[in-house]
This record gives sequence, C-alpha cells and structure tokens, in this order.
Amino acid sequence: MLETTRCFGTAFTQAERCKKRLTGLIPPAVESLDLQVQRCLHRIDSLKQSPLEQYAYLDRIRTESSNLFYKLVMGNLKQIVSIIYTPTVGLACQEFSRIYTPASAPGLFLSLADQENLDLVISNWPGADPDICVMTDGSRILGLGDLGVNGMGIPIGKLSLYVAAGGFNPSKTLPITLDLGTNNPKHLNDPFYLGTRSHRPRDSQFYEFVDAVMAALKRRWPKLLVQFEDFSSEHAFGTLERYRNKYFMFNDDIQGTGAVILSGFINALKLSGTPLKQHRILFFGAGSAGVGVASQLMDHFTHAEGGLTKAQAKKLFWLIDSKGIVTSDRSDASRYPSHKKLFLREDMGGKQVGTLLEAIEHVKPTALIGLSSVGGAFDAAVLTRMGELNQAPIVFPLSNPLTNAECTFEDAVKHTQGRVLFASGTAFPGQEHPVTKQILEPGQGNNMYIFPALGFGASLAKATKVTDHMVYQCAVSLSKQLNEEETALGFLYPRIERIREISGLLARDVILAAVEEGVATEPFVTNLNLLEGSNESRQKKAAALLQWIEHNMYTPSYQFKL
Ligand SMILES: NC(=O)C1=CN([C@@H]2O[C@H](COP(=O)(O)OP(=O)(O)OC[C@H]3O[C@@H](n4cnc5c(N)ncnc54)[C@H](OP(=O)(O)O)[C@@H]3O)[C@@H](O)[C@H]2O)C=CC1
Ligand SMILES: CC(=O)C(=O)O
Ligand SMILES: [Mg+2]
Repeated sequence: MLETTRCFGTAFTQAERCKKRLTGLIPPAVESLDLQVQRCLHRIDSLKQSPLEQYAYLDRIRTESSNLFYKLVMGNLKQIVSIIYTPTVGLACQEFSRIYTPASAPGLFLSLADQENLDLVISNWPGADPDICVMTDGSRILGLGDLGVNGMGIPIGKLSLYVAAGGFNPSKTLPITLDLGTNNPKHLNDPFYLGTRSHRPRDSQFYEFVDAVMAALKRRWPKLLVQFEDFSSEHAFGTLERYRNKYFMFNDDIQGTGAVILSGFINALKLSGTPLKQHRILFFGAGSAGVGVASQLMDHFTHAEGGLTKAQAKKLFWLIDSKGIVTSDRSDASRYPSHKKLFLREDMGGKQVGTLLEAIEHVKPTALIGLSSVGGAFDAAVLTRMGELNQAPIVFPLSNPLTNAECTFEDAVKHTQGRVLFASGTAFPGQEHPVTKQILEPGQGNNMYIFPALGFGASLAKATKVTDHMVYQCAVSLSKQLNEEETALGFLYPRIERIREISGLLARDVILAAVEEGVATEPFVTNLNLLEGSNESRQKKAAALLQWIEHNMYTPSYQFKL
C-alpha cells in the first residue's frame, strides 16, 4: 500500500527531527512504538460504541503510519482483526461511499471505460512495485451481495492480513477494485455512490475486460501474484479456470476456503470418533465457497490419507442451494452452472427435498456446513436434530459477516448440550459448557488462516503458478499446527494469535510443494535441492528454508538513516 510521504510520528528522536526539519511540527514527547500502540488501543476502546468509527480510525492509522498500524495489529490480532476484517469490514464496505475521504488513496480502481488505457492507468500507481494484489469486482462481498466499488474494503482488509499474518511488506501490496457497475439499485440510486452508475455488463464483456486487466498487470509487474476475491460464483469459477495456468493467481473463496475448512475438518474427523466412510456431509450453500470446500474435502478423501475411491467419496456429499438438494433430476437440473454438476445426487429417485430440516431427515448428516449467507438458518430445530443424530455433531456456520452466520456458537452449544464440533467464519465469544462449566472456545474457519501463507510462500518461491498441490499441502500443514494445549482443549484451529508463527511453517510447506511440482523459480529455493539427500539432510534444508522465510517477513520497526 501507499507509503505516507510525510509522517509526523512521535517516535522520531530529537536528532532525527532536526535532520528531517520536523522540529516544532511534532509534539515534543519522544515515544516508543509500544506507547503509541497503547494510545491507539485506548482510542479504540473509547470508540467501542461505534465499530464504524473504530474502522475509520484504524484506516487513518494505516494510511498515516504502516509501522504503527502493523505493530498494533500484530500485537492485538484478535481484537483488531474483528475491526479491519470480518465482521466490521462488512459494515465499512456497505458505507464505503459515505466514509470515503480524499486523504485515503486506497488502491487502484479500474473501470470498464479505461479498458483501452489500462497500461496508463496502472502506471499511475504511485507506490512501489507490488508483490501481491487482491482484486475484486465487488459483485459478492462477504454475504452482503453486490456492493460495486464499495467492495474495496475487502482487498484492503485482506492485504492487511497478508502483511500482519503472512509477512508481506506493506509497501508491496496493491488493492484493486474492478469497476464494472453494479446491479444493486440501492447503490445506483445513492447520490454518494463512488462507482460508475451502470448495470454490470454481459459475460463476454466481463471476460474481455478482465482478460485485458490480467494482461496489463502482467506487462507491468510480471511476478505479481493476483488473488481473486468475492466475485459472484460463476465468475469466480470462470476466472479461476481461465487464468490458473496462464497467470500467477488463485481464488481465495474457492481455494483458500476449501483449504481452511479441509484443515479444520481433518481435526474434527479425529474428534468425532466416526470413521470417514460413515460420515455424511450436508452443505447448506452450493456457491463458490460451498463447492470449493466440497471439492477440497473430496480431494483429501481420495488422497492416500483418505483412502476412498472417487465414487465412494462422492457419496458422502449432499449440497443444498436456494431450491433444495442439488440432484440430477430436479426440474431446473438442465440449467445448473457447471460447478454444481460436480456434486449432483443421482440417488434421490425424483424425491424433492426443499427445507433444511427435510434434508436433515433424508441425509442424517454427521456434518452440516453453512456457506449460504442465510443468517440464522441453523435454528433450534436444526441444531437439536444434529445433536440427536450425533454424539459429536460437526456444525460449521461459515457465512460472513456475523449477521449472515447460519448460527451462533451460543445456540450451537445450547442445543447440542456442548457436544458440538464448531467453526464459524466470523469469531464468536467463548461459551460455558452447560454441564462441566468449562469455557469452550469456538474455532474460526476463515480463509485468513490460509491465504497469507499460501500467498507469501508462492510469492517468495517466485512460483510460475499456484497449483492444487500447493493449496492442498497448505491445508494439511495447517491441520498439523495445533500445539499441546490446543489439542488438549479439542481445538480445530490454532489460536489466531499464533498466526504469524504458523504462517512461516505453512509457507515452508507451500514452497516444498511448489518445488515438488517444479514451479518454483527463486534461485535460493531451487539451489537448496530440497528434495534430494537423506531424510536428515532434507530436514536440515527445510529448516534453512524456514529461516529464510522468517528472515524475509516484514516486521514493523522504525529505521531512519541519519
Ligand atoms: N469462512 C470463510 O472463510 C468464507 C466464508 N464465505 C461466506 O460464504 C458465503 C457464501 O459465499 P459464496 O459461496 O461465494 O456465495 P455464492 O453466492 O456463490 O453462494 C451462496 C449459495 O447459497 C445458496 N443459498 C442462498 N440462499 C439460500 C437458501 N435460502 N437456502 C439454501 N441455500 C441458499 C445459493 O443458492 P443458489 O445457487 O440457488 O443461488 C448458493 O448456492 C458468504 O456469506 C461468504 O461470506 C465465503 C468464503 C470464505
Ligand atoms: C472470508 C471470505 O473470504 C468471505 O467471506 O468471502
Ligand atoms: Mg471472500
């Protein structure tokens, strides 16, 4: 992101102030970064009645001083993530056109009208050459629908996590929003809306434009990793298939979400005590995230560790969309988009199952995964039935932000008498176990555990592409990162506070996978010959790789040259 040209931070020593001609422009006290962080926390606390004010305050700190911002985020991850990311970022996106100030130059807006001049517009970017960009077209922002250019808050929030959790240098990150209009009348009629006031184009025009953007980005920055985020589901799948072998890119909602849920699911499987073959997994939501997760689970089940054939594995999945279970003989089956066809049930004998409760009765699921954006869909009856059917029901209400989560942790604990194996997209507070009175901590099944490390590892390795194997190894690696305490407490994911330490290990495994696939080109990595030699020597090389990764991670500090 843009480095501030003039920063009036109080960490400058008297000598630095003299040298930079800042004397008199900054209050006299010389303060450590830690003390400045304490001031920020105090301010954030005083704004607790207004999450949007908290967001705006943090956004100002981010644009004014990256060092202070990232010191604050990294030292207080759990608290700050809930403001700069889900849930508050959802509100910030909805209000983006109303809280925008000219001082914030958030990133690049590429409009359809600029299609012929993309090289010029991209060259206007005043920051350093980026290593990573997050790009959205605002068409499906979290579970909030089509927000048009107001979706810019998402690339900004994700990139903050690429820095804080992954280790990218903040000056090498670039948020991009494609301004392709919006089909949301609320924004089209809002006098403050900051995007082009037109409806979204037809598919052919969409792909022509995105093709032009991808080509122009590659011309300008050949090594740039482009993360696609929050595109409507057909375009999410369409762009992934179109670009995955041509450009250095991945789709976070399909692949990142698939990986993070696979990881939590691997740990939930162990805790459930039920053998894999006896699981029945019901997805509530069959969009980019639902099908992305189902595909990643399917790959794992048919992998050596899962040991199932494709046909056996497919039988474990049922997907529900807005019209019921996705079957081969539903009246609209001929119009299914291709991603839904991957998980068609062919054994329903024409039976139409509409409601979630009916589906639960039909499937008798061991696991219920919510990626529908329908807040509260897992109601008391659904949760109670999951508890009756299973000793340890797996319930993952993964939709974001909080208002769209399919259920709360409180309800999941209450209606299953504390037996639930739970993960949600947005964090919920801990709950007391109804019998033992122990405080139960919910898991956070959010792709933020994956994308920072996947991106950092892929970018450091200068991979030519992001392969499925790299994504899969990232997921498996995350599943192995629980420490003793977390394992004893039955966690599905490590504590979020450990994310930076874990990201280093995940990035190492992503790079190893890139080497296995022959797509890593960074000389330091290729010269290590990571796959050669005895076990002991390979372990030593992997340790050297980890050290190199950690050395390359950005950490906030003041460094002035006098
Ligand atoms: N935790 C995490 O890390 C992540 C969470 N998410 C969250 O997942 C949610 C979905 O994202 P995504 O898959 O990209 O969105 P999509 O719009 O692609 O998919 C939504 C799916 O939910 C279905 N649906 C909508 N309403 C209902 C209903 N009343 N009953 C049953 N199914 C319904 C839709 O059906 P139909 O196909 O018929 O329209 C569609 O299949 C979002 O809230 C997003 O925030 C996404 C990525 C990561
Ligand atoms: C987390 C995320 O990517 C989403 O909700 O879309
Ligand atoms: Mg997303």
